[in-house]
Amino acid sequence: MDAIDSLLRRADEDGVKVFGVTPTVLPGRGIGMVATRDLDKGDVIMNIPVQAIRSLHTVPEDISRRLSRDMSIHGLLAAELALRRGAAADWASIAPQWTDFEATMPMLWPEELQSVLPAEAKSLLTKQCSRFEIDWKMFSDGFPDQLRRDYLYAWLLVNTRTFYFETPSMVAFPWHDRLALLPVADLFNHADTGCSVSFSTEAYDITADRPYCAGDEILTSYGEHSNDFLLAEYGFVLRENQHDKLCLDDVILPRLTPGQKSELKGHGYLGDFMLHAGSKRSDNIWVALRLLSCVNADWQSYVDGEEDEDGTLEKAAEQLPHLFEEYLCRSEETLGFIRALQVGKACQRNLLVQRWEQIQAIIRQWVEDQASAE
Ligand SMILES: C[S@@+](CC[C@H](N)C(=O)[O-])C[C@H]1O[C@@H](n2cnc3c(N)ncnc32)[C@H](O)[C@@H]1O
Repeated sequence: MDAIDSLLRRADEDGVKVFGVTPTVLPGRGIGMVATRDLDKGDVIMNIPVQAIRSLHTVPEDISRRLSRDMSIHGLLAAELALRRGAAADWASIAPQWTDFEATMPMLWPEELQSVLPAEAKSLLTKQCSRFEIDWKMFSDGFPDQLRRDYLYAWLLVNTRTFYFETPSMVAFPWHDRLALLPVADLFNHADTGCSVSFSTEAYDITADRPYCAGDEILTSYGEHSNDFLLAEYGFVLRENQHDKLCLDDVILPRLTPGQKSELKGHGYLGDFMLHAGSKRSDNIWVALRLLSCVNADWQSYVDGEEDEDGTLEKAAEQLPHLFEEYLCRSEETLGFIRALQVGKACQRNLLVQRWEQIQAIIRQWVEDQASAE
């Protein structure tokens, strides 16, 4: 494909080195990186020098000068992309288009579909939308003639394609906003484990995590993300995901009294009631379940994850089967509701159905594991 060839040529001129892999169109996942020869574990497959990275430090002065000093790095990178699409024409021609984002990114779905996202994805979407509105306000103040849709498209490109990057001046930004665009490296798709990505002050290196055969797709890991996170932030879910989690907010929050909610909130434990194989006793979910099942709240022992005299940890665990049962019922109702809906696109509804079916499978697995542990 011409655009890929010229993207690679241009990246090469910027010093990007690619060894034994090449971008390839893959059905259902856009472009991905595929091995062109057998690779050994430890082989460096890509090296991206700092001068090729698009970051806070490379946003042109004539753009940043018209924007608020408080603008996020995400917002600044999106501003450059929106205003300078022509400057990266090869990249723009192979990047996902608006219709791709419409199909996959919940941020662009009809409200009715957004309202039936699982709790974690919904809460991430709310945060994402408010971050976007702040950036859009600053962008439109600086560039009043620009269209919201063009900026949103650029913002979603940044959302789905950036890498964590840190320089001394970027430390002033929240960690989730320390972002940079890495040419060609942004064509790797994600798996729950993948090639390692390391960066130093000079370069990023991507290194094979195991042997690969010519023709294999080479994946990196964007992080230890649940499928709700991947859905909200990247517009897909993995079939197999060792980092997947069950968010029980929908069934725990309604059980809490206003007083218990403010108690939890005051201590930073309200919401994000996540259950997963690595859950710790001091995680929000266990603190909330202990509060629900005990008479006197001894916060420190909860927070430390310790068992107390009343055996509240045990009592807290006894609530799980009821929560699972209720969540299964609710998910069944939600699935029925989504299947009957006519709004939005079939691919959007299918993605929702896929995610809810995964949630049901996780619950059933927990129930099975608990039964076999007894
Ligand atoms: C950094 S880009 C990767 C390159 C992208 N496939 C492309 O065509 O430009 C991230 C996007 O790729 C897609 N993606 C990444 N990993 C995927 C996977 N395992 N399954 C399906 N889509 C994936 C999602 O659309 C995601 O938002």
